[in-house]
Amino acid sequence: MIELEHVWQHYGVRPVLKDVSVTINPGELVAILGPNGMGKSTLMGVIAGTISPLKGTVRIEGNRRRGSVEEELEIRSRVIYVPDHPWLPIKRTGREFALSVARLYDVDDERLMMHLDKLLKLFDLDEQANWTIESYSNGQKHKIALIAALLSDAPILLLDEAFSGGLDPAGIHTLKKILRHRVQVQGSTVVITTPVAELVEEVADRILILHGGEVVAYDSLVGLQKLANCHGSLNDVLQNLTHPESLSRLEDYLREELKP
Ligand SMILES: Nc1ncnc2c1ncn2[C@@H]1O[C@H](COP(=O)(O)OP(=O)(O)OP(=O)(O)O)[C@@H](O)[C@H]1O
Repeated sequence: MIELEHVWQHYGVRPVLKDVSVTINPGELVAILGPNGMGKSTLMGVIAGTISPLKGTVRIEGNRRRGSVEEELEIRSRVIYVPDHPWLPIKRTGREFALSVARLYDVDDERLMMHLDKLLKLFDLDEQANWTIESYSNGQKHKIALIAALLSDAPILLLDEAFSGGLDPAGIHTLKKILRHRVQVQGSTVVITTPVAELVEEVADRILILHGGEVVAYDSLVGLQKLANCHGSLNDVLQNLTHPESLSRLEDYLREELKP
């Protein structure tokens, strides 16, 4: 279980997270959704321990994030985090990088080799696996970071902008399927962020809508539809909850500014 209690974060004097308290259950896929600049990556960084919140606490499986050395080590053995722009060792090959990450998680070598080859094929990166990462495209870099995370077998995955970074539709489809399977069959806990509702509508158990650094809503799609009194797509629900005025503003603009 991931528990955040009264988390505040400021950049300078500007509050970016305001009193965020949420619980993410084991075996749940939670999507943090919200428009650009609303604090999604900051919230993920706080959960991942790369950002120390100004106030409040984060606990993962009972251990306090950035608490004692023992607690932090315990958390790190169970959690893997892929930031939106992960650092990659560009002079190493994709295969070397993925293996070195997964070895930190004590995965058996035999399983590692077999699993890596399968993941490389699934993400259509088998041909490039032995090339240095500097020769990869943006999407291929994103793929190798995801492959390393999946290879670790860590039971808690934190994936910032999981479906962005140039990931192609086949890669998005593969990742969605693998994440759902990890949650449903293996009981993994997955937290992803995205500003694009369509990308998480069908995979998330619960969606946390962040706006202006505050949790506007946190529920299943059905629960959010009830809350927003809107039975459309998750994107419609998101618009209703965060920018109810934006649709009429767009209509006005099209009518007034783009006349035939
Ligand atoms: N290091 C920083 N210093 C100052 N301000 C920052 C810093 N990082 C983020 N911010 C600001 O904090 C706010 C939240 O940023 P964050 O990256 O968490 O948003 P986000 O919801 O992930 O956005 P996006 O969807 O565009 O990735 C933004 O207004 C951003 O300008």
